[in-house]
Amino acid sequence: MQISNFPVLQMHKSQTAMRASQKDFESAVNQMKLLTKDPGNEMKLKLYALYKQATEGPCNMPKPGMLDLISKAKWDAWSALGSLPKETAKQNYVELVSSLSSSASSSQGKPDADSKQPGYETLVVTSENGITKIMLNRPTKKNAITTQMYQEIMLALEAAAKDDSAITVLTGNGDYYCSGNDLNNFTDIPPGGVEEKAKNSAILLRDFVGCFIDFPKPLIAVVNGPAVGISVTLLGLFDIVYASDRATFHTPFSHLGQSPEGCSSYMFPKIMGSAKAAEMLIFGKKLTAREACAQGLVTEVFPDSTFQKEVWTRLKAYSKLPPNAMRISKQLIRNVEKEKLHAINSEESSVLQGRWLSDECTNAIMNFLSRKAKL
Ligand SMILES: CCCCCCCCCCC/C=C/C(=O)SCCNC(=O)CCNC(=O)[C@H](O)C(C)(C)COP(=O)(O)OP(=O)(O)OC[C@H]1O[C@@H](n2cnc3c(N)ncnc32)[C@H](O)[C@@H]1OP(=O)(O)O
Repeated sequence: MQISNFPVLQMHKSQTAMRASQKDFESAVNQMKLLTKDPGNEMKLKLYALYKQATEGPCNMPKPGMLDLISKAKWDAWSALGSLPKETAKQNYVELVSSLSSSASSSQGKPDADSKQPGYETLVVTSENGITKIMLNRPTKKNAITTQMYQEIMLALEAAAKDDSAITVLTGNGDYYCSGNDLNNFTDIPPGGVEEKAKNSAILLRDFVGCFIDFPKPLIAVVNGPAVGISVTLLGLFDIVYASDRATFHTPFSHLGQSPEGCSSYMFPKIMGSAKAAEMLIFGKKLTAREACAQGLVTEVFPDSTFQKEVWTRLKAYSKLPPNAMRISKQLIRNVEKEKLHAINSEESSVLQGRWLSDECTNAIMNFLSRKAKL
């Protein structure tokens, strides 16, 4: 495919995605009214936001005051959808209602049927034995993170922070842990143009990383395979990182005309020293799991053949420790730096906002999407 014939930054996802008809949307709205089981507050907020986005477009309400908690939660959920096109919001709403209805009918008469939490399309979230597991679930795309997935991860973390589990785990389904930001996120350009997209994406990124900075319980990464981009940089905000010996750690930001995020510009030099951090963050050096462990980014490496068994045995034992003690210890370790981390997160997000508008970044994304170049 010719790059000149490939107007990446003008392409609109809703032109290619399967569309939900107005009839599908209306019938999903009616289906919601018939739902007998309360889907929970997180889900209701998500549905509310998608409904408003689908019917009215981007959030147009003035921001409610801090004390108006319910209106503020609704406003936050709607605004987080940024400039998501109405058609995509409609489609997402229809799919979400359909997943709710099917999980309601499949669990009828089986109260303890499944620990899998409903309502996530890009994740599998389970909660059992004191462990909430958030599994990235786009294995055919190497678990690349779409805009929807950023939002679902935030919702899953918010729910995990409040549930009765002792620890929370992030992992990937399939052979990859995660291939980082889904580069197709660059093609979904709203009518307001690429500047508006970059601005909303910087807000999304800041809020997304903010959830990791603020997460109150022990947070563990189970890195089941290669990790790229933001899935690597975030590791500095986890409390434990267990990796399979098949995992690699790659942050090709310069190759992509971009710059580090996830507080890695501060956490990586702190963890591994500035020279080793520079090799990764400026020059895109890919580390093996053992190298990442030697640098302090990974806590422990396990042979791939026994990885899942060894890690989950260990985590089950940790999850039986007194949860309040673990939470308080984590807060003692992390709280001193929280304010600083939020400031670094804001700065990194704002620098990236500028990078996304640069020719260096545009050309790199076009190369990937047109398959003319692979990292
Ligand atoms: C205007 C601005 C809007 C921006 C919005 C951004 C919001 C926040 C951004 C936060 C900043 C984050 C930065 C990063 O994470 S940078 C890192 C980005 N990731 C990459 O550069 C990796 C790209 N992928 C690859 O290099 C290879 O796919 C990989 C080495 C991961 C695997 O190679 P392999 O040959 O084994 O497999 P395939 O390439 O065939 O992959 C299988 C299918 O998966 C698709 N894929 C994989 N990774 C991605 C990805 N990151 N984005 C989109 N798609 C991905 C790949 O295309 C294949 O799909 P098909 O089978 O359909 O061809």
